[in-house]
Amino acid sequence: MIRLHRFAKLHSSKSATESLLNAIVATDDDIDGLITILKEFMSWYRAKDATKKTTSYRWQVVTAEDHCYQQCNLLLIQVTAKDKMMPMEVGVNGNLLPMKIYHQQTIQKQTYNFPTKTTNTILLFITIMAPPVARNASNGITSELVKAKTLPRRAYITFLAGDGDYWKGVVALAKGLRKAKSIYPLVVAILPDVPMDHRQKLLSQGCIIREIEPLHPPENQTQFAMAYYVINYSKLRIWEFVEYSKMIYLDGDIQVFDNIDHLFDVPDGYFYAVMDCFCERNWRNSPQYQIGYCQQVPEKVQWPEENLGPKPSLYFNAGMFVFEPSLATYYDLLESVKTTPPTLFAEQDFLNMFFKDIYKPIPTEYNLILAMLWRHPENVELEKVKVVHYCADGSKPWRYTGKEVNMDREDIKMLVDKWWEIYDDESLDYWRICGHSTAAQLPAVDKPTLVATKSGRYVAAPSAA
Ligand SMILES: O=c1ccn([C@@H]2O[C@H](COP(=O)(O)OP(=O)(O)O[C@H]3O[C@H](CO)[C@H](O)[C@H](O)[C@H]3O)[C@@H](O)[C@H]2O)c(=O)[nH]1
Ligand SMILES: O[C@H]1[C@H](O)[C@@H](O)[C@H](O)[C@@H](O)[C@H]1O
Repeated sequence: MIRLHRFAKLHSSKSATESLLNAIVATDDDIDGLITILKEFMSWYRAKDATKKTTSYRWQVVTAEDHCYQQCNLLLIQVTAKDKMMPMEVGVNGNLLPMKIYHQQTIQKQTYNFPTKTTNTILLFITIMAPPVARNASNGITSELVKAKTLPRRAYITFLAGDGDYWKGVVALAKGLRKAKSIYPLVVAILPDVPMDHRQKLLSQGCIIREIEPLHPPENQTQFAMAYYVINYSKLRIWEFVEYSKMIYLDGDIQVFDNIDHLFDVPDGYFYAVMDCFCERNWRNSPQYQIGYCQQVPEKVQWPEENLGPKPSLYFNAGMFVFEPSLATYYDLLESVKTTPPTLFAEQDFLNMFFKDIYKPIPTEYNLILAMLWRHPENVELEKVKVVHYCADGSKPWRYTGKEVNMDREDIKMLVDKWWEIYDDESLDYWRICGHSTAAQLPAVDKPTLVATKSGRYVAAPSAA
């Protein structure tokens, strides 16, 4: 059983409340150690906080075994005043070294600048240093993970909703990132309706699972079905993942064929994504489609300003983007979405509107929308493509039949085969790579289903036999 280690000592005497925690990790123990520290910390903070009105706090601790977090370098402890509606959690993120090999390591203190809207929220960041034994490890994976720890807090992120088959896309994505030797973890933001066995498949591929609350449409906005709204707009919650400084979002129907870690190095302060194409029939209700205008070839049909007003801003496909989580942006997004009528391309339209002033296009090779292959072949260099988005009708590899329009093309078949090669490649299975301990701790598909108890822990359901 994985256990968090005891935090035996607390030095929380810094004058700035932002400089929060400096603790020593002692030997094997359990989560109670962490709870004690939190309690101590909260009484200290309450004393300091006497001038403010935020006198009552609560916290929730998610243990490593509850979430099957095998490896971590960062604990995020978010403690919030009771009168705030924000969820509180202790999350564990970052793929580093198995927690069980930590002992007597100092915990690094980090600071956090509170956005003005969250003055009642305290974020405690505790980074656990990699132990020397791991630094010397000859195992390639371990050393890559150690390297990751020394880098800024970055992660890929995808989104999963429902009990359908999209989990296959996420499994393939996790394996694709591994094949491309990415050094950053894949976080999966999931809605509560994702079944336990799908979650387990993701965990066994080394994904970090973060459950998010569904985002419901405001009562006066009923143009679109509830499910459509929730599936698309809930994605906005990823801006809340402020324990990461930069993230790359990838839809579950995307595959990464080449390393794109360098995209984390793009300058901060912008929203990076690939420009969309307006030539497919699902754009038929747009003026762009109706006049034959596409930003991929803006010179072909001039935008008629006299009839349609100023040329629209560049429009990106929201299946892949580079962004910086921020609570200030998160609250702005939530406020603004309340008054924005839902549209056909849902959160993609909304994000385009919201980020239009800081949008920076990146090359097509970072998100090849398949329609580009037949609409704008002159803009595609297939051998350079690093990321493929299987978003054309009938192109999801795990449902591919080849019968739909454009799907019997050789280039499409080749890309679908490449996806399957990764999905089927057992050598990329995280639980195999990590050896016995991970495999044993993660329930295999053919093992009894795990049942959540009230305490949030999981026990094996009794077998019917
Ligand atoms: O039942 C579902 C449906 C969707 N998704 C997630 O939502 C993503 C977007 O859905 P689709 O892949 O079905 O949609 P498209 O490929 O058409 O995606 C495009 O259109 C969407 C909205 O229509 C979003 O804007 C998305 O970012 C954009 O790339 C999926 O990849 C997946 O990650 C699920 O988890 N379960
Ligand atoms: O922006 C859209 C949208 O994301 C669609 O779902 C996709 O199929 C289209 O090709 C794309 O242009």
